[in-house]
Amino acid sequence: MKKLFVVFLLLALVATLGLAKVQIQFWHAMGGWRIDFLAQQAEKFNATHPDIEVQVQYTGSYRDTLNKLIAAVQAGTAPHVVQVFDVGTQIMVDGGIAVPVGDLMAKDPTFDLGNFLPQVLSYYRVNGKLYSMPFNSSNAILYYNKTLFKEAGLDPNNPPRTFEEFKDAARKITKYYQGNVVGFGFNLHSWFFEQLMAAQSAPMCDNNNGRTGRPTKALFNNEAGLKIFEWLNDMKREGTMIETKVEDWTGARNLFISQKAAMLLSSTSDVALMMSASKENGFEFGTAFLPTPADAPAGGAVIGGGSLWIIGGHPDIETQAAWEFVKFMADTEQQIEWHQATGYFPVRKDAVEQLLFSGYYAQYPDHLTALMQLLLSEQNYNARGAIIGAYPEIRTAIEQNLEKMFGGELTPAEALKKAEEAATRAIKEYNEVY
Ligand SMILES: O=P(O)(O)OC[C@H](O)CO
Repeated sequence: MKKLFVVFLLLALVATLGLAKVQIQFWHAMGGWRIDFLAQQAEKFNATHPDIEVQVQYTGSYRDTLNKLIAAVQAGTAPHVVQVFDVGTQIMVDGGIAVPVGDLMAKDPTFDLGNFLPQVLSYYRVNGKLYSMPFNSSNAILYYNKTLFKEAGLDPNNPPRTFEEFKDAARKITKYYQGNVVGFGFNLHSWFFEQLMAAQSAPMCDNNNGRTGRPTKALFNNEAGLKIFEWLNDMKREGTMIETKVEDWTGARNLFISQKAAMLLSSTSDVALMMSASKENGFEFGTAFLPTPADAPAGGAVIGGGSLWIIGGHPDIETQAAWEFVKFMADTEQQIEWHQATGYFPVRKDAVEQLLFSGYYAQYPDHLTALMQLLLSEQNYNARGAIIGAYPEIRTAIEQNLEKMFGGELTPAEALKKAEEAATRAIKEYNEVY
């Protein structure tokens, strides 16, 4: 507390005397038009915090940003705040390079964690500690083209809920448009496999998804995993689905926006973009929860997106300024603006409450889909999501084997088995280091 007071005094002194501002580097992975949006948010922070100057840098994809961070830490040039994706959480904790935000919160009487959504906190808590500030939270939802549905004789207000209904809808669309439009555009990214596993309440690894002990092996070669691989493979073979190249988010969005595919699984963070793109392209779209096999047990939506990490090794005055910045980004006003501009749902209860009572969701119901999917989730380790240090490598293993399955080299059962074996190897290799 005493130390905090001294830092505050120093910040005030710097401001009063007009001394050099405390400069903070913020790295993020939000491409496209979101680069400008985050730059504006930082400007807003700078204007209201005259003693601090946040310098924002877009550092590429989530994977690129994490790799650049690791290189910068090794070179002694690490930024103060960095956005790290969901599955980078354990590696960040193990790397020991961050100042846990839980420690900073404990010293800051102005901060109330009780305002945050418990599901979001639960994802980011590792061994009972909160290491990073929730910021951009998402889950995967179904986007479907209501206009194409209607023309093809499908009910635009009754999107498919099960894998079986989904396959049927994909068939009808593809047939109706004689292949000029396919039913489903699949973004070949492991995240969708992970989300579809949680939706069936199935795990990704042992030790309760790594939540009660460090994982020792992958556990997704099971009935739920096979149903996903078979579902995708069936649509591929029937010609009712086209997939993108690995992790080609833009390509996947474009399949939907250009009306080449009538359905897409994507992040809720695309809702705002889809709203404007559908208008420009003259179609109406809807959103829905992720489909699941008809006989699957009830599951839940895992928190996706990213969070803000404060990197250690900087002078206290800079760490304190970084804390002020991450607090600002997670504050009610910013969270509402961020939600409306993107589709990431707010990480705070008071932001949700304000939006609800202002009538926002009555006007923009697609902004509510992911939030409802989250709030209606089962509360268990599988829905909470796996925490695995080797997650980026596991994603690669899943994506590469899906690719081989689509190419006809492997059956769904073979692809899934190989993916799980590679994932277990990655977990074991990681455990040898940490
Ligand atoms: O596209 P985002 O930001 O919702 O993130 C999706 C995944 O969670 C990335 O790991």
